[in-house]
Amino acid sequence: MSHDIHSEKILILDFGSQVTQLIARRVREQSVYCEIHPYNISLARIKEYAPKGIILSGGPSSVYDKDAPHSDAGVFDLGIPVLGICYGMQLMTHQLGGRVERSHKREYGRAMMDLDDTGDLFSGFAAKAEVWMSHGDRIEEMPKGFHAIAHTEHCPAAAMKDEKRRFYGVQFHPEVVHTPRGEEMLGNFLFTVCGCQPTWTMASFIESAVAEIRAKVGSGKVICALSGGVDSSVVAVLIHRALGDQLQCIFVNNGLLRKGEAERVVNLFRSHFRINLDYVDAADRFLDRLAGVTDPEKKRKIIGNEFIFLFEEEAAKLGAVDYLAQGTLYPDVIESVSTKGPSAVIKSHHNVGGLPEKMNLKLLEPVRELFKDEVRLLGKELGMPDEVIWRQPFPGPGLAIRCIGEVTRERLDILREADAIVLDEIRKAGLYREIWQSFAVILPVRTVGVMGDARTYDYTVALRAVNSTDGMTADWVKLPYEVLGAISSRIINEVKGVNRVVYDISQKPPATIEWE
Ligand SMILES: Nc1ncnc2c1ncn2[C@@H]1O[C@H](COP(=O)(O)OP(=O)(O)OP(=O)(O)O)[C@@H](O)[C@H]1O
Ligand SMILES: O=c1[nH]c(=O)c2[nH+]cn([C@@H]3O[C@H](COP(=O)(O)O)[C@@H](O)[C@H]3O)c2[nH]1
Ligand SMILES: NC(=O)CC[C@H](N)C(=O)O
Ligand SMILES: [Mg+2]
Repeated sequence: MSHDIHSEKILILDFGSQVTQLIARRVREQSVYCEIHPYNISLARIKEYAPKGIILSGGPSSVYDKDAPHSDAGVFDLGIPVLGICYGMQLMTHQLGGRVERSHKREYGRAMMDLDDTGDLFSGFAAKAEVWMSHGDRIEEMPKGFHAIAHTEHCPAAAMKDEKRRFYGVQFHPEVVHTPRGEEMLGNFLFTVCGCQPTWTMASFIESAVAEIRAKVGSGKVICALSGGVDSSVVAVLIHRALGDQLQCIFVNNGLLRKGEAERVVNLFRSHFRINLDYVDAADRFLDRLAGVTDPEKKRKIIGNEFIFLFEEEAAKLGAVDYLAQGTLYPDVIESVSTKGPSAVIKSHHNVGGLPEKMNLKLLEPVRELFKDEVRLLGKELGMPDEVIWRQPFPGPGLAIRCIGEVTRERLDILREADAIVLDEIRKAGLYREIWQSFAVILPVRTVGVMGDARTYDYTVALRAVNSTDGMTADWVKLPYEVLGAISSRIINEVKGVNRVVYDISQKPPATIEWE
């Protein structure tokens, strides 16, 4: 999807750096739109994009390696400013006739840099700047037309420029927070060198997205699978703004939702936003099919398939539908340049993304250019309440994968009550937003306890609270003992059927966030 407002954009060519996404973040934070593309994007495509500037990311390779990734050298003939970061700077050097070699003094981490030229890129800077380095190669000879604009003890060309051609290279990483004024440096590149205007805001995004959705859908009908989570909720409200009653949302109660969740979602979308919402109470269907199943993958498959059946049925009832709306985000669509090879299936994540092939619907993905926190900003701009925007992620298979062993109505009820207490206490402690996910898990283990002088033989509940930036890796949260204590005693006292609470202190990897 390309919005008019994106007429001014920066292209980032990715050479496989761990932090390429951060370059995009730092650019967008300054209200300039940018996109990440693989390093081998064709020159023709680049020309179509007509970027105001190009940034070459870092990467793990060395330019002199046999299979080192190279961009089309035509990038340097477009008359467009180029900023090379680390590997990007080395590649620029290599491709423009300079020399890069393995350095005997590698630099990793914090370094003090002396600035030799405080023009353009370093405008507003003093004579020294703290930067973050991560390289083992260095520029031995700059290409013709370049001169060094900064150096460190071990790196004579820590930054260089050819201001005539508007080519810049930095050996350090301005995109990471450990380079304190890195964002300002990137800003100098964007505004002073490339001449960008800071016009890309959420308000402008809404305006152009609405126009585009209208143009695309015309008088057609759109359905949206709504989970009540951040992504699908924001997408629904955005599309509703564009199309009003042409949008039909479908929200499924699969019997695996948290306490009060169904009422909250129905109420918010029907009463508050006045969005057409088809509420499908399919709890019995899901739970009947899950009866007797204990294998995690089987549970996931059953739930995923049931979702697809249901959506097909509901869509058939609605008659002609042209589009299926989805909350696909930018991290899902960035083509990664690393060749990962076939990877092991750890869990089959259920996503209604499996639908379109089966249903023959065109896709409408209006936030596919945004990062999660930008989607939150968008939600705010659309007037959505904080409780939706800041909701912790909740998996599609819901409580089924937190109910270890067989999923029964009785055990789900226990889990729902325990989970509500966890969230309540986490909120009271003011920790809800800063924790990625916090929840309860019910184990198929019963242990002996004593309550009121009588013997109990009840279930164990495990608490899980993790921090993560993308769900790929996670660390357990060092919850204060008082919070853990309050949760534990409330669950044991208030939830019948539980007499023991334990805290999960494992990291991902090797554990995962959910237990199944
Ligand atoms: N109970 C449900 N009813 C209808 N659609 C659902 C339901 N659960 C999940 N979905 C669909 O599956 C998609 C994937 O879920 P996912 O959890 O990844 O995203 P989300 O719920 O929108 O946001 P978040 O990541 O914040 O939970 C949802 O966007 C939604 O379209
Ligand atoms: O939409 C989803 N459908 C799923 O099937 C699913 N399984 C796990 N999750 C969420 O993904 C993140 C990583 O979870 P794991 O470490 O358990 O794999 C965590 O945020 C999990 O909550 C899911 N989300
Ligand atoms: N972070 C990077 O881009 C590293 C580039 C190159 N491999 C070096 O070590 O110098
Ligand atoms: Mg969700």
